[in-house]
Amino acid sequence: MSLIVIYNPVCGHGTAKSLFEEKVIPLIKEQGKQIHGVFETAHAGHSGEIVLDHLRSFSQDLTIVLGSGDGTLHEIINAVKSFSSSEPREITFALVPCGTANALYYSLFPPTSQEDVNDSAYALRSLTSFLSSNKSIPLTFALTSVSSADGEGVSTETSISVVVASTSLHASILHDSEALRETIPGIDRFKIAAQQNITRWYSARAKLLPKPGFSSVELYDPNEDRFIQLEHPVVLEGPFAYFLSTVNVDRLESAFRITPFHRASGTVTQSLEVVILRPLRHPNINDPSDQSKTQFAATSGFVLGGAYRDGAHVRMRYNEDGSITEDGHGESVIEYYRCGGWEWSPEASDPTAHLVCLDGAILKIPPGGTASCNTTRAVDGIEFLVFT
Ligand SMILES: Nc1ncnc2c1ncn2[C@@H]1O[C@H](COP(=O)(O)OP(=O)(O)OP(=O)(O)O)[C@@H](O)[C@H]1O
Repeated sequence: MSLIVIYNPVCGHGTAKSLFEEKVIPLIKEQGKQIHGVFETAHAGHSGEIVLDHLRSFSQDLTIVLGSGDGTLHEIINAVKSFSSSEPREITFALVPCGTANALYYSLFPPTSQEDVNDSAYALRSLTSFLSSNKSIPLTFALTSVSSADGEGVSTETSISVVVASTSLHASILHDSEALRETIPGIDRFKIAAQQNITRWYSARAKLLPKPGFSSVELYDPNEDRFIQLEHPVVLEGPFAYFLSTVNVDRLESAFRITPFHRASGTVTQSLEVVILRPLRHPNINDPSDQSKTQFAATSGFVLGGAYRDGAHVRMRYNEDGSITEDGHGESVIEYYRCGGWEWSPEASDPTAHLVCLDGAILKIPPGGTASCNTTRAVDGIEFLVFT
């Protein structure tokens, strides 16, 4: 096994360099581990180049102590997809959260309070696991392709997500928030981009596919507080306000538990958790007028705000007058599915429905095309794990 250290000096609030020089590297050395290289990323895409170089030069399994957010991890996994491994091997990450959102780290080590997050020992839990118990779990990936069927044949672009694959509001937020990164480096840029897009609806059709080895898709029933099996194919007509799927995580920020059942499903099952909000399920909204969109924006804001209350949005149901309750027996506001994949076909007339967000990276579906997302474990013969 070889061991390398990579940190991104510009991610989050730019604290990775001092944390690594003062704490992380001394701690690894104290434990007598031999480090085969310490790398500070110098530009976007650099982390992937470092890992590819290492894979080409050494044939053993690899441990990477990674100081970054989810975006750098995404970059490494996507670089490895262009590497053809001659034999199966493993890459295991010890994560040190230095990014803005750190969705994977906060999901693996759910903080009990903000003090927890600010405690320097909290950031070293994955590293400590590597140095002491060596306990790890495999990562599942969402493999998403956007393709167009044009006269010349089908052209396809593919990306691998470690955390999230989304369309609709979340994809619009990530698309717009990138322009705000320099002026607002913290998570507030996501809130501002959310306000810019909250009244938008997205015209598309979505199809949900079963998990590998299963014949049905599961839907959470808040009245019974359990998932039920849907035997027929699940095809959902738009418009959509929100369409987001996760792998490996129950949250996108430390307190934003958008897919709160992820942990309950365990780490062994290879599945996507999908959260959907469709405005025309609202009892008093029947058309896509501007007035309806403004009215529903208040519902979207309230419902998604429930994710900050320990995932309360999944329990929300409509009363007959359109008000929302967390008890009762009305229609669920959110549709929460557990499945193996999805297909998203946007209407040609709606350009924003063509955006797909994959761990923050944005792909655009070509006109007339679709996005298809499926789960996978290995990437070109390489399995990925994380110390927990
Ligand atoms: N030296 C560098 N200069 C500019 N960009 C860099 C440099 N090193 C890495 N990057 C880029 O920084 C981007 C953001 O990094 P990362 O995702 O790790 O942090 P974040 O966006 O702050 O956190 P999160 O993804 O958790 O929200 C990565 O996509 C990476 O390509």
